[in-house]
This record gives sequence, structure tokens and C-alpha cells, in this order.
Amino acid sequence: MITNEALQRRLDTRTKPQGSLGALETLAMRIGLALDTDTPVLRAPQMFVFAGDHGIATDGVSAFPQAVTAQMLLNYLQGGAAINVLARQHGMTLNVVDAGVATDIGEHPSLLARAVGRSTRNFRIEPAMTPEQCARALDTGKTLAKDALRQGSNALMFGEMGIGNTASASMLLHRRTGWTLEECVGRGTGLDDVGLARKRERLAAASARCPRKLAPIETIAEFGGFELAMITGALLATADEKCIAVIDGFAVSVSAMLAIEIDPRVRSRCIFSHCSAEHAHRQLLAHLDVKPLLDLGMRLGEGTGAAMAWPIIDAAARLMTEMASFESAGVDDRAS
Ligand SMILES: Cc1cc2ncn([C@H]3O[C@H](COP(=O)(O)O)[C@@H](O)[C@H]3O)c2cc1C
Ligand SMILES: O=C(O)c1cccnc1
Repeated sequence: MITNEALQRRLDTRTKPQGSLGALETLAMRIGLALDTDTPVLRAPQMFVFAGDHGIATDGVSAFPQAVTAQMLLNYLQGGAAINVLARQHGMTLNVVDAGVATDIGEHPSLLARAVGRSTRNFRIEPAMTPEQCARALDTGKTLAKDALRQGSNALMFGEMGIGNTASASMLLHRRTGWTLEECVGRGTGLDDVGLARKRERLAAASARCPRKLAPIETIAEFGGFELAMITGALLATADEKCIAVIDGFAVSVSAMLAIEIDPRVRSRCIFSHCSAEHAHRQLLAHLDVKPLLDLGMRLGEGTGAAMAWPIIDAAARLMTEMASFESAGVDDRAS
């Protein structure tokens, strides 16, 4: 097992003043620990975008209608969404997963059709999913991650698409942390003040429907989404593997929080790419005690923040692995 000391030694013997690569050094150490080597090489980055619909979307908790989820799924398959642009730019494979979109969009050669249901149910009225659906979603995520790793990748990246999923993520956050709905709920796709008040009120009603204390997986079944559950499952699969998992924005961070709660070993695999503009994201990142790499005011999702952080992550690994040492390059390592 590689140690922090060994990684620090490797960095400190490269041809640079100690610590001069700043946060890239901390990042390189984290990658080295996750890959269990002081010469990490990140291979075949895989971006997974999980798409699912939410029954709660019919309650007016998003600025957009539910139909947009399926429309965006088609957009991903046609290559026109923001994440397509960034995946192309950064040479990563884009895996588009139907985790449970409301309408069946039919067969497509590059669609991973893994729907657990056709939208979750409205969790203000009844549980979002059955325990069986929740277990299946977690398992499907695990299998997809394991398959990608078996095929040679060691860098998984996670994004989501699902109208209403910031409402679901906010509920999960509220119920796992005990923070107030004022703290947990934000504007998502761009709700105005009236919409934001409605979203909070609907979520308060949902929480009151099921006041008993829930275990993490029960919370996912009660208030979660198929795409969010699959991300949690995929992250759980990384705990035993030598790989990194790049976390996107608010909803993916909530899925990561749940995965870490279920299996704390997941934490060492996660790299938090950015702080989104969604209201609760900064507080959540602080709660997880992580410093995101980027803070660009993005609030799109789809894995776009993770994709933007990728060149920085890859750079950190390459610097650690490919830089010469003072000794091999014949550079004097003493400061005068
Ligand atoms: C055109 C469009 C593209 C998107 N891509 C990601 N999201 C983002 O917005 C949704 C979450 O916000 P809310 O909870 O307010 O619905 C998710 O689908 C998320 O990925 C999008 C939203 C829209 C409208
Ligand atoms: O933080 C995110 O990823 C986010 C925020 C708002 C809407 N969709 C995604």
C-alpha cells in the first residue's frame, strides 16, 4: 500500500521548489492514494450521464417541464448537449444511461437502456420507488462502474439529467443532515422567488408525509431518483478498486454523500470537481470537508463541471509521474 510519506517524497524530489505546484500537489497525492501508486496514470476516462424522471416534477418544483429529460437524452445521443462538447474536447467516452426516463425513447446504438421504471412516483404523496427498484438501481450503477473498470478505465466521472432532481437531492440532503429546507433547497434550473417558495413548501409536505427516521438506502427509496441511486451504486463499486471517481455538481455530490455514508471507503475515491451555484452545494462540500477544484458559477449538471476539471486532474497525475527528479536531471536541489 502506497503511503502519504512515499507520495510526498516523490513530489518533493521532482525538479521544482517544494510545494510550488500548490493544489496540484494535494490532488496528485489523492490520485496516488486512490490508484495505490506513486506513478499514477489515468486511463480511458469514462463520463457517465444517468438520466431519470421524477414524479415530484409534476408539482411545479422545476422551471422546466418533465418532457425535457427525454428531449435532453435524445440531444446527448445526437451529440448536441454541453456535455457532448466537453467530452469531445477532453477525449473522454460519454456513456448515456436511461436510468428511468418517463417516456421510452426507443433503441439507440449508444444508449445504455437500464430503466428501473418510467419515472419515480411523486414522493410528496408516496415513496418515490419500491425497495426492489432502489436495490436494482444501486446494483445497475455498480455493474456499469465495474464493467468500465474491467474494460481498462481507472477514471470514472459522473453526471445526471432529470427534471426535478434538485428537489429530490435537496430532500435527501435535508433528511440525511437535518439541515432546514431553507438551507437545502435552491433554484435548480432557475426558479423565481414564487417557484422557490413553492418548491420548499412541497418538500416540507413530502417530509411531513414520512417523519420516521430512515436508514440511508431507505431515504433513497423514499425521496430519491433512479439516476441518483445509480450514481450512489456506481460510487459504492469504486471502494474496492484502484480508481478515481470525479463528482460533478449538487445532485451528484448528494449521491456521493450517501455513498460515503453507506461505505466510508468511497471518500478516498472521490474528487469533487466544482462548486456549483446551486444554493446548498457550498455548504454540502464544506460538510464533506472537501475543497472543489473549480468555482465557475456553473449550475448545469450533466457532468459538465467534472468534465471541466478533468484536464487539471490529468495534469496532476502526469506531473507526479512524468517529471524528472533533481537527481536524474542533474539539477541542484539545494536552495541557496
Ligand atoms: C435544457 C436543460 C438541460 C439541462 N441539463 C442539465 N440540466 C439540469 O437541470 C435539472 C435540475 O434542475 P431542476 O431540479 O430545477 O429541474 C437536471 O436535469 C440537471 O441535470 C438541465 C436542465 C435543462 C432545462
Ligand atoms: O449543481 C448542479 O449540478 C446543478 C444545479 C442546478 C441544476 N442542475 C444541476
